[in-house]
Amino acid sequence: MSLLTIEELTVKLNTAKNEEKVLVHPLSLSVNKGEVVGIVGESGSGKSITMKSLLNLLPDGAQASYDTFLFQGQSVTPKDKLPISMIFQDPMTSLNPVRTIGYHLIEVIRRQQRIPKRQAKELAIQELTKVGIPLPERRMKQYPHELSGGMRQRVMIAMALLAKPKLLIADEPTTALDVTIQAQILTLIQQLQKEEQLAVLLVTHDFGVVAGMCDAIKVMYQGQLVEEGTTEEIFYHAAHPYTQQLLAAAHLGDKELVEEPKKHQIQSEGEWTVLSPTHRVWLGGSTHE
Ligand SMILES: Nc1ncnc2c1ncn2[C@@H]1O[C@H](COP(=O)(O)OP(=O)(O)OP(=O)(O)O)[C@@H](O)[C@H]1O
Repeated sequence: MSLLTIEELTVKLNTAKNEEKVLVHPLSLSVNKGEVVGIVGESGSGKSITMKSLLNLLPDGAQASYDTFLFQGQSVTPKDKLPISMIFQDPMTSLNPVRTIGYHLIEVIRRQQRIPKRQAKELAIQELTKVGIPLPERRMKQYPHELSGGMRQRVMIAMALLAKPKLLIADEPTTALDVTIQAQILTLIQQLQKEEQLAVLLVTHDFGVVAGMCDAIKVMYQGQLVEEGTTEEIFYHAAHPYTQQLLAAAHLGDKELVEEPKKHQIQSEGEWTVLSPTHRVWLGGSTHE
């Protein structure tokens, strides 16, 4: 059953010059309970803006509109507080530098449930243990800058889970981390996703990240969803030239050697070509280098 469905989502931005810019062209998105969906595309393709519009977190001047927005079958209004948690590329932007790790965690717990501080502290320590943070009692007293990037991201994951989400949006959760730490964080997200039967929207510019983890993949390019399918369909039968180029780049071990993808001009009006019930590609635009 679909956990979240949004149809014909469009995001527009009113610029300082009072011009209207379309950041996200009409797209539809659906995530099932316990499903992991990868949202892939280069920087600026509209991945984050699409995710933020689900949480009503758009920047000033940007506005989302849609035909249908359902969560667990119920129609969503902009005021609804949905059980969705989001983690970002840089945990420092979400952590208050003058507050301890313990303060952050206890805040989230006490927003969820009215329990004494002492009990909240115990829950926080348990959660830190669950996300693989050693010496959790000590970490509780530390400040964000005293932790490594990987440990800070683990804290963010702990905070996200304490809010008891049904859907976790992970926006480039490993991009700022060293390669070995990246793998550890992805493994942790995967393990927690299985344990909690969480749905996950995993946003990344890197096909390597989604390979082992996602059930389905959606590819975004210049504010449009250009291809979607099961992970197998996208990896073995990518039909859109942009998807093919992203895949080719991901297969090269040395990212320094990867050429800039050739630009494909894509018109905003067009038809989806249906390759299978799950695999759809938009090939309506003319292509040039
Ligand atoms: N705060 C903002 N104000 C104005 N425009 C914005 C803002 N944030 C993003 N945009 C614009 O929206 C478009 C999509 O950006 P978005 O951040 O969603 O891309 P992305 O695919 O997530 O890339 P990245 O991984 O670099 O964030 C871009 O053209 C970007 O310039």
